[in-house]
Amino acid sequence: MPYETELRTALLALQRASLLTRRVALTTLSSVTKSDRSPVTVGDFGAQALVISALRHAFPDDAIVAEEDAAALRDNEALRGKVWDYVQGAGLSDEGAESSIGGPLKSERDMLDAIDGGASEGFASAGSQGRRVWALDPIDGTKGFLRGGQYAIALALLVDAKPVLGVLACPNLPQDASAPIPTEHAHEKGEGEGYGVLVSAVAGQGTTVRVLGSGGVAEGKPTKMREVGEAQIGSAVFCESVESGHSSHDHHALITQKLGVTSSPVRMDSQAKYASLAMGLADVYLRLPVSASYQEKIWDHAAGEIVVKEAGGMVGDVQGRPLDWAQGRTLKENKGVVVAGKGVWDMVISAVKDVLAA
Ligand SMILES: Nc1ncnc2c1ncn2[C@@H]1O[C@H](COP(=O)(O)OS(=O)(=O)O)[C@@H](OP(=O)(O)O)[C@H]1O
Ligand SMILES: [Mg+2]
Ligand SMILES: [Mg+2]
Ligand SMILES: [Mg+2]
Repeated sequence: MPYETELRTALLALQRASLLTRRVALTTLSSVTKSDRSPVTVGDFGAQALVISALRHAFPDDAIVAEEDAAALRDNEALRGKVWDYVQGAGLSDEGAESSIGGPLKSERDMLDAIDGGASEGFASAGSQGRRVWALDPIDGTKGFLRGGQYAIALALLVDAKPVLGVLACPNLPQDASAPIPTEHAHEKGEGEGYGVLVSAVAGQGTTVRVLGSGGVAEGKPTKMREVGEAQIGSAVFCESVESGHSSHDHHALITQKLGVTSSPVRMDSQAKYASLAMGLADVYLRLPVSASYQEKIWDHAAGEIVVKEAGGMVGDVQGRPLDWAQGRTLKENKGVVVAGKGVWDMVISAVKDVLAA
């Protein structure tokens, strides 16, 4: 199967990183504020180090683009030591699996180098034939992580500037699709209590859900989005960001009102929203821009896009145009993101356009 080794590596790398984030989530969390005033935690740094070291071990020639860098750790010995403790403590219980992703990191220096391994420049169109770039968000929804809500570790492989493989580790999503989705204080629930999924997709191979465990790759089950037609839009489940600073709740409300949607949207942090759609827990994800200048980051959507598309869904911007992955670290040619099933796509996009035009 195409991308078999890539998929296996990505699943194991994310499973290992989630051991770290789950452990961090059990502590009293604090964060450091970045220059854009957004938070970053020891969980983000540690997860980035673990995933990048696995990717470099398996695919030394691939480029990697990731959200964080190690500058704050190089200047802060206490913070660096804390991250290093967690990184050393995170190893898969299956020895063969652990060694296939390179085994434990050897030193604090290797950890910092791994974190800074996510600084690859973009991968613009010309000459990108066959160019492979991994896009990593070590914790997507850091604000959700801090609140004990949903978060995801998100990893995608882009080839010729198109996502061809994506994995989302969602430690706080229910394994049983009929269980309610916890949106707050979910981290008190751990592995073995029915929470934690790995949702993955490879182009042309569909979307798969696995239990997020601590050893080797678990058996997967295929998953599809729910099929919702225009006549059922009123009962569709919409989801949106928790943070009104990340997407416009006001615009979303006007859109759902226009479509006659009866229930309130589910507010959930991170790409767990894409995973929820792919698992048939929700039907539409709206992310309407709050600011005219914000450019969506590729690591916030690449894994989500392929996971939803392979589950039968559509992903585009507020104009209904496909996301343009050839612009480097951001989606600067697109504004906002809309995700929906094929049966309601045209209807949703037309409502989005009407609301934005008004
Ligand atoms: N202004 C603005 N507009 C849109 N998006 C923004 C904005 N500012 C930040 N971000 C990005 O939002 C990512 C988290 O998105 P979520 O959907 O999880 O939002 S929320 O956590 O529910 O608030 C978040 O990802 P993480 O930093 O990985 O958490 C940011 O990349
Ligand atoms: Mg993110
Ligand atoms: Mg992040
Ligand atoms: Mg962030």
